[in-house]
Amino acid sequence: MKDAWSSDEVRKAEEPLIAAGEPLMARAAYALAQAVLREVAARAAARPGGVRLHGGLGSDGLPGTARVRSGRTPGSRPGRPAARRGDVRGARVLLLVGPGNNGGDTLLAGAHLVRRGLDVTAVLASARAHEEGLAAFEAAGGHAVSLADVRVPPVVREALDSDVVLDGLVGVGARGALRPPAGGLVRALAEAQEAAGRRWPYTVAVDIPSGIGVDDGAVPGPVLRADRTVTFGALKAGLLLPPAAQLAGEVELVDIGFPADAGPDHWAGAAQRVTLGRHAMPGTDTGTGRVHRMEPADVAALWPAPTARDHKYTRGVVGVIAGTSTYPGAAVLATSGAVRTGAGMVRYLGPEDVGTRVLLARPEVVVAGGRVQAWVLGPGIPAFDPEEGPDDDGQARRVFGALAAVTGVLSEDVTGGKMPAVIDAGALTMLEHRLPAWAVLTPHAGELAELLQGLGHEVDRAAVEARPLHWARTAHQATGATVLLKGAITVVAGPGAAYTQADAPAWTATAGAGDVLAGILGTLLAGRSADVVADETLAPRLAAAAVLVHGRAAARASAGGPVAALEIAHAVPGVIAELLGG
Ligand SMILES: NC(=O)C1=CN([C@@H]2O[C@H](COP(=O)(O)OP(=O)(O)OC[C@H]3O[C@@H](n4cnc5c(N)ncnc54)[C@H](O)[C@@H]3O)[C@@H](O)[C@H]2O)[C@@H](O)CC1
Ligand SMILES: Nc1ncnc2c1ncn2[C@@H]1O[C@H](COP(=O)(O)OP(=O)(O)O)[C@@H](O)[C@H]1O
Ligand SMILES: [K+]
Repeated sequence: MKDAWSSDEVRKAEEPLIAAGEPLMARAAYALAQAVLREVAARAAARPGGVRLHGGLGSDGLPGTARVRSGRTPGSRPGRPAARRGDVRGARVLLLVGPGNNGGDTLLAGAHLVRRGLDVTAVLASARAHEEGLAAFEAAGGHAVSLADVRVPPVVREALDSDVVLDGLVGVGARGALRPPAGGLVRALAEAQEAAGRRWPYTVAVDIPSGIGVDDGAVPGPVLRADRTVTFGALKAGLLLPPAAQLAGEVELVDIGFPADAGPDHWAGAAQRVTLGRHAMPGTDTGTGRVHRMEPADVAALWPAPTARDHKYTRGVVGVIAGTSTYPGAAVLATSGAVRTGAGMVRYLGPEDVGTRVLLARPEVVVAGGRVQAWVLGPGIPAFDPEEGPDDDGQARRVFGALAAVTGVLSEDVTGGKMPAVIDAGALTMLEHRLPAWAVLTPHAGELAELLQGLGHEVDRAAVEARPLHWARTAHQATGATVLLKGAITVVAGPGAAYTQADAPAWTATAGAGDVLAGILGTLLAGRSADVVADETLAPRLAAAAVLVHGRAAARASAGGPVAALEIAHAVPGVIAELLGG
C-alpha cells in the first residue's frame, strides 16, 4: 500500500527530527542530486557525442544565451571536446528557486551537481532565498541570478537550452495558486513546455510540482509538468490525487529518516494518538488527511479466494439488475464482469429478451430471482423520472426492491438480510434514503455532479473533475454510501479512508467499461458479503481493489492498443491468477 501524507503530518514528523539535529535537508538534496545525475548519465550514455555542452555567460547575465544556438540536436559545441558516453560533465541544469526550504533543497542539490561538473544556473524567484543553500551553491561555483534582474523571457530561453530543469519554487509550505512573480514565471515556462513537446528538457519537481494543492490534488493555477518528482520522507496526497497527480510524472520517494509508518491503525481514528517509531504524533482524521493507493499484494490479501470447503453459495451469489430492451449490452457486460471475477453464481433480473441475450453470452448466469449476497444495480438502466413514469421494462421497480434489501428494509421482491451493493448509472437516480457504507456508488464525474446537484450543491462536471476527492467525500458524507468516482485516476471515499488508483490505460475510456467494473466489484462484495456489512472500512478497500483489477485487466486486454469493454472482462481471470500467484 502506498500511503500519502498531508502537509500537516509531514511537518509533525519533521519537527522532532529537526529538533534532534537530523540533517534532513542535506539528505533530501543529496538524493535529489543523485536522481538528476542518474538521468543525465543515462541520457548521455544513449547519445553518441555525450551530453550537450554549453558556452559561457551571455549578455543578459544568463550563461550561454548569447551563444549560437545549436538546436536540440545532441552532440558537443564546436571548439569543445565531446564528453564521453555516460559522462555527466557539461550537462546544463536550470534551478528554479523559491524562498523557503524547497528552494534550499534545490540549491544544495545544485551544489552537488556543480561539484560533479555540471553547468548549473539558479534563478532566484523571490527577494529571499535559503541562506545556507545559496552560500553552498555559490561556494561550489554555481551561478545564481535574480528573476527580478533577468526577467521571464530569458529564463524561458535558458530552460529551452537546458538538459534538466529543477522546479524548487515551493513545496509543502505552499498555499493556493503560485503567486507572482513565481506564478508568472511558471505560466510562461508551462506554455513553452507545451509548445516544445519532446524538445523540452527533463523536468524534476522538488518534493512536489510547485503550485499543486499538496493535500487535495487541486491545480489552482500554473504548474510546470514534471517528468519525475523526487519527494522527501513520505508521499504527499497531491502526488496521488487527480488532477495534480497527472503533472507529477514518475514519483520517487526518498527516505530522509522519517520513522516507519505505524500501519492501518494510524489512519483509523480522528482523535487517537499513534506512535511512529520513537515519535508520538496525533492520528489523522482521514476525512482530511491520508490518501492510499492499493498495490497488487494488498488486493491479493483481500481476495475471497475459494478453499476446498467452499461451494457456490458460500463463495457468493451476485444479483445483477441491469439493462433494458433498449440497452441490453450493459446487462451482458455487467454479468460478464461478475462471472469472470469468479462469483459462486450470478443471477440476472430483467426483461426476458435481455435475459436471453445474457444467457447467449454467458450460459452460467441464472436468469431467475432468489437469494443473493450482493447486488449490482443500474448499468444500462435509464435515469428515473417520476414525472413521466418509468419506461424501463420494470427495472426501476426491481432496483427499488433491491435497494430496500441493501438497508435491510425488505420488500416483497427480495429475500435475505442486509447486503452490499454496487449502485451505478440509472440506479444513482433512485436513492431515497441514507445508505450504509456497504452500498458503493460508482458514478463518473458527470453522474456525481448530478447526484450532488440533487443534494443541493452547485457543482458541474468540470468542478468535480477539478476536485475529485473533495466531491467524492462530500457525496459520501451526504449519502452515507462509499463513493467510487471513476476517471483516468479513480478515487474512492468511504468511512475513514480515501483511495486513489491509476491502473488503467487511457484506452479504458470506452463505452461499457464501467459496466464491467460494476460486475467485478459485485463479485468481490458478494464474496465477502457478511464481512462488508460487519466492517464499514471493508467496502472502500474492496472498491479500490476492484478498480485495480479492472485497470490491470484493461491494460492486459489493451496491450498498448484499443480495448473493447467485453475484452476487459475476459482478461480478469489472468489478472487475478497473477495477483494470487505472486
Ligand atoms: N523542514 C525541513 O527540515 C525539511 C524541509 N524540506 C523541504 O522544505 C519544503 C518545505 O519548506 P518550507 O516550509 O520552507 O516551505 P516551501 O519552501 O514549500 O514554501 C514556503 C515559501 O513559499 C512561499 N509561498 C507559499 N505559498 C506560495 C504561493 N502560492 N506562491 C508563491 N509563494 C508561496 C511562502 O511565503 C514561503 O516563503 C518541503 O517541501 C521540502 O522540499 C526538506 O528539505 C526536508 C527537510
Ligand atoms: N482517461 C482514462 N484513462 C483510464 N481509464 C479511464 C479513463 N477515462 C475513463 N476511464 C475508466 O473507464 C471506465 C468508464 O466507465 P463509465 O464512464 O461508467 O462508462 P460506461 O458507462 O460506458 O461503462 C471507468 O472505469 C473509468 O475509470
Ligand atoms: K517544488
